Amino acid sequence: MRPRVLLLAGLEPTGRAGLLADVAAVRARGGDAVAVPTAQTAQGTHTFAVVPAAPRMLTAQVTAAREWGVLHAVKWGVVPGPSQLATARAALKGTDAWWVVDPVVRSSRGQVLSRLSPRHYLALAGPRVVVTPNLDEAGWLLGRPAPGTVEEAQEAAEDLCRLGFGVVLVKGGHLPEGQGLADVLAFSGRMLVMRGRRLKRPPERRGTGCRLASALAAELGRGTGPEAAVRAAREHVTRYLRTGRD
Ligand SMILES: Cc1ncc(COP(=O)(O)O)c(N)n1
Repeated sequence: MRPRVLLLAGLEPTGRAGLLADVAAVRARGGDAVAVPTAQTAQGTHTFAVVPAAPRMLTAQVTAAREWGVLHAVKWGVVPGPSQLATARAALKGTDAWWVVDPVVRSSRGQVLSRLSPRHYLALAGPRVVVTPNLDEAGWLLGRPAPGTVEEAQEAAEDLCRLGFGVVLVKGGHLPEGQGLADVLAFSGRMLVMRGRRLKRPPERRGTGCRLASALAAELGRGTGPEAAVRAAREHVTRYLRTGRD
């Protein structure tokens, strides 16, 4: 079965991150991608700009996507502001697709991509909603300092489940040296620590969070359970970091 995945994300023209990276990951996982830009961005070495999508166009594109067939999963990447969030959400009313929410508000270089606040993300929580924060984002969502240990990452994952997310993946790629690298997955009362090795990467290999969430959406959309879906998505990102290809 080919999962049909709606990608709501910012367009970054090189495809290193954002919507084009999402499309590449979904296709590589054997899914059909429907790409709806929530914003246009420019992210050069000296140039940075974000222009939010017109809500009217967002509604039309999501509605048109639904007219062509069932959506099995929706991946939320950069959402520049509350009006894009509310519009996309309204246009998705009545779907029972998995949602994978990557609460990305800044680029890895620190540039601001979104004006959403934690409460906007917490309002998206639901039993078929996965949230995939990195450590900083997990702290930000919960209004406390970023977890600095695997135990704190587990506490954060538990707290995000308590706030209503069906599946929580706290990405520990930035745990301090000595803590090793570990992602924490919590769902249905279970807690898994998935360890890994830190990989050196060339600076242009960005968009790992985008790819992880999109590959995860494709797997969940296909009907894979959360644990196997997360493992497949992590393998996808590892391969991308090693080879630069999806
Ligand atoms: C449109 C868009 N979406 C996501 C990211 C995050 O990716 P990264 O963490 O690699 O900067 C980005 N920079 N731009």
